[in-house]
Amino acid sequence: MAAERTLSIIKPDATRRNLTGKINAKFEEAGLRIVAQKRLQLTEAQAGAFYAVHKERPFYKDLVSFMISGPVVAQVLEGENAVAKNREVMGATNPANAAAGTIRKEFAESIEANSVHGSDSAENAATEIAFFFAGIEITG
Ligand SMILES: Nc1ncnc2c1ncn2[C@@H]1O[C@H](COP(=O)(O)OP(=O)(O)OP(=O)(O)O)[C@@H](O)[C@H]1O
Repeated sequence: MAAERTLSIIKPDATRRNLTGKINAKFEEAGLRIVAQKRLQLTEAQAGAFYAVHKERPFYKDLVSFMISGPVVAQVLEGENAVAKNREVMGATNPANAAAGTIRKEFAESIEANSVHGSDSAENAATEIAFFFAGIEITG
């Protein structure tokens, strides 16, 4: 299978605790290559737009507030089966259910402040990558 790309976000709970390097090491150890990366402060409108699919969920407002509570690191990860591999490395949404060795098991604070986001399909990955990056910013 050709290399696939996925969109990852290191969330504010993790940037606040200086965990960017440790989380990136997990990706690289799993064979995912960080082919683009930038640290930014999302606005409320940007975070709301990114999570628009969750608009009707009860946690939407809190999630948007959390995502703008500090800087995030948006990144493009590349590798074989990158979408699935990244979700495996991330672990379950709720850290209480995450497998040993996963990012969320080791670092997440709660179901909301769970340290990372990862696209859930190749199709959504393409949309989410385009949300953060221009093609010229991605270097395999
Ligand atoms: N019950 C909840 N209470 C509070 N926040 C939640 C809850 N469920 C999900 N979230 C937050 O919303 C994000 C998106 O939820 P979703 O169900 O799509 O989880 P996911 O697919 O594991 O995570 P992500 O989309 O971030 O990769 C979660 O990562 C988490 O930060």
